Amino acid sequence: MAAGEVATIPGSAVLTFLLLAVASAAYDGVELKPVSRRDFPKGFVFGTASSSYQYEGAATEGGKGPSIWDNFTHQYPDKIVDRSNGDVAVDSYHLYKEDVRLMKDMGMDAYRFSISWTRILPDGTLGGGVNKEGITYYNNLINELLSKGLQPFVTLFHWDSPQVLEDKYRGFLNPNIINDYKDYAEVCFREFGDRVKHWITINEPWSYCVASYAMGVFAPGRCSPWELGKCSTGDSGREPYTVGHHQLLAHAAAVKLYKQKYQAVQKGKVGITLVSNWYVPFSRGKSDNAAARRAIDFMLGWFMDPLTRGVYPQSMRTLVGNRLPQFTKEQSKMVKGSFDFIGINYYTANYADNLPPSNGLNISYNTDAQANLTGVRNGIPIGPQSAAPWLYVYPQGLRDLLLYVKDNYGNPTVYITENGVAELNNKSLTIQEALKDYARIDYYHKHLLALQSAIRDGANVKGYFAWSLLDNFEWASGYAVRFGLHFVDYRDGKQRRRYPKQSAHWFRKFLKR
Ligand SMILES: N=C(Cc1ccccc1)N[C@@H]1O[C@H](CO[C@@H]2OC[C@@H](O)[C@H](O)[C@H]2O)[C@@H](O)[C@H](O)[C@H]1O
Repeated sequence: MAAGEVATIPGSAVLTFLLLAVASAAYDGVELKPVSRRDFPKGFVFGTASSSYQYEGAATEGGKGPSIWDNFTHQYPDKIVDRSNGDVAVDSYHLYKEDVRLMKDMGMDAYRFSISWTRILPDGTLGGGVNKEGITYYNNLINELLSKGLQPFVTLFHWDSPQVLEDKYRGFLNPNIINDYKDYAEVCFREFGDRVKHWITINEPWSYCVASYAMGVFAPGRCSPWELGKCSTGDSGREPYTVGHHQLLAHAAAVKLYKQKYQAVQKGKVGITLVSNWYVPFSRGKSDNAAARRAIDFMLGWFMDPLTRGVYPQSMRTLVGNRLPQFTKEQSKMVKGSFDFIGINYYTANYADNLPPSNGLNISYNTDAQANLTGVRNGIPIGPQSAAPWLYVYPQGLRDLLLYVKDNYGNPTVYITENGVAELNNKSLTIQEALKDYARIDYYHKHLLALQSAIRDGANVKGYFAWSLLDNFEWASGYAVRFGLHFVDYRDGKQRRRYPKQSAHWFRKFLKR
């Protein structure tokens, strides 16, 4: 079998069908209502999602410049649980045609991937020159997708900021990034916009602000000294809000440019992807209900309120005070309504209970909401805990979150741009054993039923993307957790060979027209 060729599971389709039928129904003994693509509206888009730093590899190939994740993983290897990095990742820079074949084999309609800013502009700025090899790579990927009947959904920024801009002016901490990001977005609109009809400006500003500037566990790894990341520099009480403000302004500048200069001709749509947990009050008490509301304000409302009302949530303005930047009238107008759709990434839910105001000493985003967030109540988890310790399986939270968005934000067009669950990278398993990911089948079956229920109750959802097509580089977790519908063999000499897990076969059945 040639390197990179996909190994298929021997045995008859009937056997596979029977295995899946038994597996999905019997996983936790709960008989699930069958579900398939036919239970969703006509034209509903199903896809898988990925990102440049987590998939491409070729970190110093093809003219690419260094991103803050290239720098972070090499400068602080101890911040990655297995001291790994994305130098090779799952080598999609070379194996993208295999990847497209895998999506096609499942019957997917679309593929969400991100463009590496520094593969297009190696030093982050237009003045530094456009990298033709980067343009060529993404043209090849887009053309391969279209030739196989798959729609490209393209994320412009999935956390891999240019290291040169970090060194020059501290990246998203500086308003200079707004113009540089707009210039980068324009190169992408111009070069790819004739074929790309769904643009996502930024992936999860919440994660970038909180994991990178409040907890300091993601690149560039800034935080107050007492925070998880034990950072040498940063301010967890101010920098997350400054970065979030600049991300909203950069997003709005790119949307304004697209709508003014490209949308009429290219006829595409532009949006942003936000991540949010669902929050269940710890008790029925009024204070815990309020805590749950504050928790969703500080995760989803932080960005959804400016995007729909032009102002930050009242709870944030009250509790963060002058540490929260303010929009000028002009900026507020530019941000409000700056989207054709909203991407929602949903993974899990937490309980929220009220906390008294903090001691006023260690000021941090992490305590500003005065809400204690936990996956366990009186020793009972909100749902089964996955290999990713923060991820408890709570499918109802997807329905509740979508109806919350519908009722509180004017029922915008939504795509679920990520949803998925991890298992540990257990090296003692054979590959055949590692492919039996029945917990993932159960997760997807239950979340798709929850999604169907929310749509039936009026949520305006147009598509759904599973995280992720392949096992990949999972940021601070490195390769220690696996989210893929396909297993990737990371062992030396195995050339990142892909193998469909049982969940890939389940999706093939689910997607049959
Ligand atoms: N990872 C998040 C949100 C998040 C941020 C900080 C801490 C926990 C969770 N969002 C999406 O989840 C996906 C799964 O997240 C992983 O979950 C397990 C963590 O240990 C790991 O670090 C994270 O990448 C990422 O691969 C996507 O790139 C990202 O868009």
